[in-house]
Amino acid sequence: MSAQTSYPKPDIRVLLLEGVSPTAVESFRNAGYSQVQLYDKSLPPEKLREEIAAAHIVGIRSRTQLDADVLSHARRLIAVGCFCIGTNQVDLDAAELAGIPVFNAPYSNTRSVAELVVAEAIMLMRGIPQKNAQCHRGGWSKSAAGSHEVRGKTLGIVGYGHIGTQVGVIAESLGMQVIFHDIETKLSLGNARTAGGLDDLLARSDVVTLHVPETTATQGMFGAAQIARMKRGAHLINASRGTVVDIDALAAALKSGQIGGAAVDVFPVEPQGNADPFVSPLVGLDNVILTPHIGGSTLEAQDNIGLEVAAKLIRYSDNGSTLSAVNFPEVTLPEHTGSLRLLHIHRNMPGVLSQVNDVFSRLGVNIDGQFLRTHPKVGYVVIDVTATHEQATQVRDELARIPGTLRTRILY
Ligand SMILES: NC(=O)c1ccc[n+]([C@@H]2O[C@H](COP(=O)([O-])OP(=O)(O)OC[C@H]3O[C@@H](n4cnc5c(N)ncnc54)[C@H](O)[C@@H]3O)[C@@H](O)[C@H]2O)c1
Ligand SMILES: O=C(O)[C@H](O)COP(=O)(O)O
Repeated sequence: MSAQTSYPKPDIRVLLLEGVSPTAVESFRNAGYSQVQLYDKSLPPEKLREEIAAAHIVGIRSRTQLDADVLSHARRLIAVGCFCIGTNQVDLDAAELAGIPVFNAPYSNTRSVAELVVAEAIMLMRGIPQKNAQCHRGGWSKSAAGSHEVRGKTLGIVGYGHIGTQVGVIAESLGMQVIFHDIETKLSLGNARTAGGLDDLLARSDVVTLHVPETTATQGMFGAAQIARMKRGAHLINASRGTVVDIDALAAALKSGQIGGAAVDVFPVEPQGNADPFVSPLVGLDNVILTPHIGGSTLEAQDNIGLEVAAKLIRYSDNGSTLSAVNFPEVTLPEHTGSLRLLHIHRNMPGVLSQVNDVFSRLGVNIDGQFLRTHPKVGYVVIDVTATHEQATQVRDELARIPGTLRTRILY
C-alpha cells in the first residue's frame, strides 16, 4: 500500500482522455491510484464539463480544449497533464489562477515529428504524392519531370526549437542546405544558417517547414502574402498547428502551382475522434500528403510521453513538486518522510506569507522546512511540519481562510 495522503489515493479520480498511452495508466496504478478512467477520444463539451467536475487529475492530448469556462467546472482538479508537447489547448493563465499546475512532455515526440518531416520533404521533392495518386487510379507516369533529389536543395525551417533543430540536423545529413528563422536568437547546429528574416527564408527555400507553437502571433502567420513570397513550385510542410496556415490560401496556391506540393498534419478544425469525418479544402488534391495529426504518434513517443507526464503528475500529487510545470511557480521538494506537508497556493499579494506564518505560530505548530516560489500573479508555499493529523487539519483549515488563498492540501 502506498503512502497515505490527506485524500486517500483510491479516492483520487484520474481522468485520461484521447487514448493516452497504457504506460500512463500503469504508472498511476503502480503508484496506488486505482481510479483511472480512460477514454480513447476527446469528450463533447457537456460531457467534458461533467467529467472534469469529478476529476482530481486530468490528462489530455492536443484535441481537448480546457478553456476558462471548462476549468471553472473543475472544482476538485489539482493538476492537468498534456500528454504531448503543445499546451495551447489549455488556458494556462486561468489554470494558474485556479491553483492548477499544468505539465507536458516537451521532448518525447520531437524525433518522431522530425523523421516524418524529413521523409515528407523527400516525397514532395520527388513528386511522389501525385505519382502515388495516379497509380491508385490505374495511371502510369514514368518520368523524371519535376522530380529532384533533396541533396543540395535548401530547407527553410520556421521555428528553430526542439523539433526545428532536429529536422535541420537530419536534413543536413542528407546533404540539404539548412536555413532557419526564429523570433529568438538561436545557436545554429551544424552548418545551418540563420536567414535574414522570414521573407528572405521564403525567397530562398525549396522546402519550407513550420515548427512554431500556436500563439497569438503565429495564428494565421502563414497566409497568401507569405505563400506569394515563396519560390514558384516550392513545397510547404506544416506539422505545427493548423491555425498557423491559412488553409484556403494554401489550397488556392496548390491548385495554381505557386506551391508545388504540401504535407499537412494539422488542421484548423480536426475531428474529435477516429469515427468522425475529416473535412478540409485540401481533400482531393493530388499534390498534398494529408496525415491525421500523427506527427508525434509513434509507439516509442507515446509510451515515453505516458511515462513522463504520469510521473510528473504523480510526483506533484504525492510530493507537491511542480518542477517543469509550464504555468506555475516551480518548486523542487525533498521527500517529507517523518513530516506532514502543507501546500498553500495563493494570489501573489502583499501580506499572504506573513499570515501563513502567523497561523503556525498561533496554533503552536513548529515549521521544519519552508519552500516558496512566486509568479507575478500566484505564489506557492510548501511547509513541512512535525504535527499530528488533527493539528495539520486545523492549520489547513486556517490557511484556507487567508484572503487570496486559491488551494490548500495536506500530504501525509
Ligand atoms: N504534429 C504533431 O504531432 C506535433 C508534435 C509535436 C509538436 N507539435 C507542434 O510543434 C510545435 C513546436 O514544437 P517544439 O518542441 O519544436 O517547440 P519549441 O518551443 O522547442 O520551438 C518553437 C520555436 O518556435 C519559435 N517561435 C515562436 N514564435 C515564433 C514566430 N512567430 N516566428 C518564428 N519562430 C517562432 C520559438 O522561439 C521556438 O524556438 C509545438 O508547439 C506543437 O504545437 C506538433
Ligand atoms: O503537441 C504535440 O505534441 C502534438 O501536436 C501531438 O499531439 P497529440 O498528442 O494530440 O498527437
